[in-house]
Amino acid sequence: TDTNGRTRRQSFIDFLPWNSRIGTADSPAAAATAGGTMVTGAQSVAQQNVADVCLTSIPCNPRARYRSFDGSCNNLQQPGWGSVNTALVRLLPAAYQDGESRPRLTSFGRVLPSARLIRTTLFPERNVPDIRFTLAVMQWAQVVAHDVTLLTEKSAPDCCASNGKLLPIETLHPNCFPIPVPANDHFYSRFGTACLPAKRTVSSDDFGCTLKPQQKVIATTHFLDASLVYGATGQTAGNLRSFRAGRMRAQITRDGRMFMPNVNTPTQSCNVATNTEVCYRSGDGRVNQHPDMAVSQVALLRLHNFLVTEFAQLNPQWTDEILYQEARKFVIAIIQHITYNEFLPILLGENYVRENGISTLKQGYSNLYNSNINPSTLASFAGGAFRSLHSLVPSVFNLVNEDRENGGAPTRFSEWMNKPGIIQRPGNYDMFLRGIATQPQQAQDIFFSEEITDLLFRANGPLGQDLVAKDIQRGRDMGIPSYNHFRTLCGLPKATTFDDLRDVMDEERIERLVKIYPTVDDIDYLVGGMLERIIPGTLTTPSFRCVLGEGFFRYKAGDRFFYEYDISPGAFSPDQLSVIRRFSLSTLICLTGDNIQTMQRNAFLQINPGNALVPCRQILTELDLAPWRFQS
Ligand code: HEM
Ligand SMILES: [Ca+2]
Repeated sequence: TDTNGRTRRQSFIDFLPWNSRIGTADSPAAAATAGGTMVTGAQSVAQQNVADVCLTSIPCNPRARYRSFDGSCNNLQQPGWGSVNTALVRLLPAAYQDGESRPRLTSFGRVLPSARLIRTTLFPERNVPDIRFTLAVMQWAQVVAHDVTLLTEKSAPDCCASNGKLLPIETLHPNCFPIPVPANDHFYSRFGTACLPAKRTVSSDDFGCTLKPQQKVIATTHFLDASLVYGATGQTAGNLRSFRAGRMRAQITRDGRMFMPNVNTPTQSCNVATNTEVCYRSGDGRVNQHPDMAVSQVALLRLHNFLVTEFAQLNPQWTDEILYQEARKFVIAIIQHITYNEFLPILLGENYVRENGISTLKQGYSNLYNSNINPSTLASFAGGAFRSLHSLVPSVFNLVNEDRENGGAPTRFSEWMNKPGIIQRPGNYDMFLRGIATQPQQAQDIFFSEEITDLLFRANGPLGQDLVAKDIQRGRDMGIPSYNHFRTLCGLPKATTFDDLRDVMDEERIERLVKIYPTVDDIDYLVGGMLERIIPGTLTTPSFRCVLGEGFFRYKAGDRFFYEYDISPGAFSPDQLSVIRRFSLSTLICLTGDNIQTMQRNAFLQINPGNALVPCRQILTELDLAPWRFQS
């Protein structure tokens, strides 16, 4: 029995009923005011829903200066928390029809409406550029998403019949969870397609845990710790570094530009014809998904290799290992700093991040760390709220030259999925990078690009997948409770009729919901959250913000190595911390461009008189690495 009076189990750390306080909290903001800095007010291990994934006991070295690769031993009391191959945690009880694993049904016990029907009815294709923000917001959000969550689909034979029809339910493999397409679908009907393939995802059962209901297990570290750059296991990390002078392995083009190394068999991992074509290897398999994703990973790789060169000059005595780990620590800090300092105020609102303890400090160390906070990614975050940002995804990526004009034909999204070689063509890396900081992102709204709603991963054919339909289906696969439960969680009154949704939704959207769902209790979380009005000054809605805020609170308060803390043996010195605090996304872009001359100070905001282009030379003078010089 531990100090909290709970009995410790050997095979897994804990499994406790739902946090009753979360279910009854008025609102995260109210809970925060009542309970100090905390978003939900979760105070102790006993109040949290701790995911059981048969965590084995792991020996930890409390004096370790650097994070482990797999996230273990971050929390010294609960060494498995936040580590790779552990489960997401739930804020609310899972919604499975059998209480274990089978996707929920409607209130009348019927199959839920088709995720594709919902997508085409409620979330049409439309091009609405954002008036304030650049594509950098979208792209940074995806970097964060790939750092903190990675579900894996289970293996199964084809989940749709070869003629595009649904397979009879009796013959369907248990790992299949296909999406039915209505006969009058505006796009797929042309191809006679009645079925979109989708599968169930890996869960606690697959790890030999007899946990009911099942929990989804992710294949990366939950922490915001640059796992997408370095990998989430010691083995992956080892394969990605050169073990010389602290450097990450890289390929250098004939004219001296640096990119990630290639995978061994590009034809297997990318949509390319030969194994001599470009297909990158990095800490996260999604690196090749589209050109701007690959560009983002190149930028982080170049930052690492830049740092080790500088550190080696300051400290000639440093070994490969020290150089590598110090650069890695810096890269992680930069990802955390840009996320909490620049990105989250845009996503959640300036006041919200300040009032809920997730804003950054201007000076000094933060004391937010709380070893009772489970840092794990929330199921409703990965399977709901954070996916709402798929609305920001554009149809094309602009190639932008130094004059901020198009320097080539815009690249159409669906033509360049899983084909990253285009970023290595002369001049293109810089033009994609400038494009990220110049091109407007799509507005956060109920509209999506058809490049991802009909054409996703179409490879070379005319027919692709529907990302939004998949997201809705995924929520059901993950046992995410319906929208009404999240209203209560987030401080809105539970809706008893569709009319009760008027507090956060426009009439015309409610009318469409009524046509689709049998009762107000059946609405999927992602769907209801998307249809709510955006909170002014944010990119989100009430039922999403509370989950996003909780998630980002936990990634900070539950991460012993968070860059603003002085509690880990390898904490930054005050001088180092102030260098990191001056680092912005524009610093990253200026530093890692091949030849980018100018950048606006705030790369997330479109260029305008108040956010004008300034010479990169000027931005980079603020990056002074002298505090990394050590006396031996
Ligand atoms: C830029 C184009 C993007 C594409 C093509 C894309 C595509 C995808 C795909 C195919 C999935 C897996 C869906 C499933 O089967 O469950 C996914 C998941 C996800 N996406 Fe995106 N995405 C994009 C951008 C973004 C952005 C900007 C965000 C911002 C937050 C984001 C957040 C997520 C999250 C949180 C997941 C769940 C990941 C997991 O837990 O496995 N994505 N995305
Ligand atoms: Ca991570």
